[in-house]
Amino acid sequence: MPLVTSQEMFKKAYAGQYAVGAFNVNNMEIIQGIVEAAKEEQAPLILQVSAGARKYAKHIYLIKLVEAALEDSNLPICLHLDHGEDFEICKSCIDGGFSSVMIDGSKLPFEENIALTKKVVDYAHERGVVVEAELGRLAGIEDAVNVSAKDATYTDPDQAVEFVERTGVDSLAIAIGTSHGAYKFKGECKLDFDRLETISKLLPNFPLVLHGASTVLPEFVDKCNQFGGQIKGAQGVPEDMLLRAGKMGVCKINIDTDLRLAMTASVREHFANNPSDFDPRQYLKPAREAIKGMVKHKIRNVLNCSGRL
Ligand SMILES: O=C(CO)COP(=O)(O)O
Ligand SMILES: O=C[C@H](O)COP(=O)(O)O
Ligand SMILES: [Zn+2]
Ligand SMILES: [Zn+2]
Repeated sequence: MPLVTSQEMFKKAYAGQYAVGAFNVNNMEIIQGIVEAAKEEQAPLILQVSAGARKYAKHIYLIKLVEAALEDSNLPICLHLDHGEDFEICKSCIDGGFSSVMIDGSKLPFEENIALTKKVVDYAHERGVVVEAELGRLAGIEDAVNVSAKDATYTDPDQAVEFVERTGVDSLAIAIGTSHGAYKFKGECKLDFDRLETISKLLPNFPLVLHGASTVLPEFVDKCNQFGGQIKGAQGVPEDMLLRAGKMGVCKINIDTDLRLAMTASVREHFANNPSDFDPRQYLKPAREAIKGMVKHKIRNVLNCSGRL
């Protein structure tokens, strides 16, 4: 099975009022856990690679691992660059075999974000690759930069329409209150669903993307802390809100933090109970299973995309 773009996935997701999961990958065990879950659930799947992941694992290793996953699973998979910050990294991923890239010009002034996005769209579309862009700015940690809540800005609905028209972008990440990382909210999670509804009405049949959408599942945070971790005050986006977003034009939901927490909770528990183990396979096997179980849960109960291949 060759790589696919997200175009058909989003069309079906939009019509079916569900979302496709975009999971961040950094190594073999993470890829295997996610892909096994999607295979068992017969779910559409986006694997995404950040600049940090490329630096950690190298482009070639990640591409080859995803090629292996395609062959082994026979699933249609979209391989996406997450938060590409300039034209060069997008070009490098387009030339290097990705089927989708994100150009994240959200920190630029509106006109500069449009110009940069348009340049990537022109290059990508000529080569059959799709593009996600971002308008508005999320709070939280992204590429080791911590965007404070006061620097975050919600997406302006009218600007979103102009941005999509002028760039020809295939999907748009919007800011409605979600944030990257494990510490998303001090108090209660509040998302601006009115804003989402307005944007979605102004852009009918257009796929929206939600970043910073991990739930920061308490079972994993508690397990980390029970077995020696110090993850205090972590909080994510409640699952019912994500399900609601999936019915309102959000076709792609990004999940990284929940993968990290599931893996770390499993490894911590393993070492606490098996202090004499030192073979990586002994602790990475249950960690891979933990990722698989968590992704299956997301597919069924949060994304609502089980059986939607
Ligand atoms: O948006 C993300 C990747 O682009 C991940 O968000 P989380 O930190 O909520 O998992
Ligand atoms: O949005 C950010 C993703 O969670 C990727 O994080 P990273 O840059 O640490 O790989
Ligand atoms: Zn961003
Ligand atoms: Zn993101």
